[in-house]
Amino acid sequence: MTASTTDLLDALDGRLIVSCQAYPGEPMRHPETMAQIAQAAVAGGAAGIRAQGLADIALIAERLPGVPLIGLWKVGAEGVFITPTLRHARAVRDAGAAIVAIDGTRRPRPDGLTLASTVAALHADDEGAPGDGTLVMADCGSLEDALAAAEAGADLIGTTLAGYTGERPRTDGPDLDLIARITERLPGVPLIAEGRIHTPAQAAAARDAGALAVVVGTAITHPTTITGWFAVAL
Ligand SMILES: CC(=O)N[C@H](C=O)[C@@H](O)[C@H](O)[C@H](O)COP(=O)(O)O
Repeated sequence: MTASTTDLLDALDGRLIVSCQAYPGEPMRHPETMAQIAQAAVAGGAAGIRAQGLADIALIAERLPGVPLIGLWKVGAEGVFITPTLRHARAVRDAGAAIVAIDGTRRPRPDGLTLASTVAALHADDEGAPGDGTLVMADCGSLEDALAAAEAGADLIGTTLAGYTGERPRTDGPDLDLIARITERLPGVPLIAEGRIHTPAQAAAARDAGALAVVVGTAITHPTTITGWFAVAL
């Protein structure tokens, strides 16, 4: 692990990462809007940002230099849709993401590459290049995914897809059991807890279950969903 990688992981250790995403057709789907939300999140104590789409990633990287940025590129919303190919991953990196989040499941990838060869290609791109190496976050849906992703060379594991691939139940709140199982089996691999973390207490529980850092999206940055929670309560 290089010194810069250690610094980046140290900066995230025990901290909050805020995912700033708006979905196709939504009123807030604009890079300026997402950049403002990211800046507001950092002002509130976020140590890192997760962002979707090349324009959002580029603008957030420019506005928040030095803040660890996890980038992804969603293609559709089913199957392998989070940064599905090596081409998408390289574009996310080139847009300015320090950490590239890619589908980290065991499902076939649309470009026919394995997860291992995708990670290896991204790491090989950095060889001999000046500056920091790209870190790859594997967005996983199960313990089996996480074990395979670590074997494939992923730098970080995320529980992003737990409850969305059919291998785990869609828990009401974070999948704490999965977080605990992954950290028990992969003690040396940084785990990012992500998915359905809706309260500060759930964020703390995810950290206590063994996560290095915790990503919160919807509960902080998706007002349509948050409004719906209140609206249905009345
Ligand atoms: C499954 C999927 O597509 N997850 C996406 C991954 O980037 C996002 O839509 C989520 O908002 C993100 O993972 C954060 O999770 P939550 O919004 O539950 O805090």
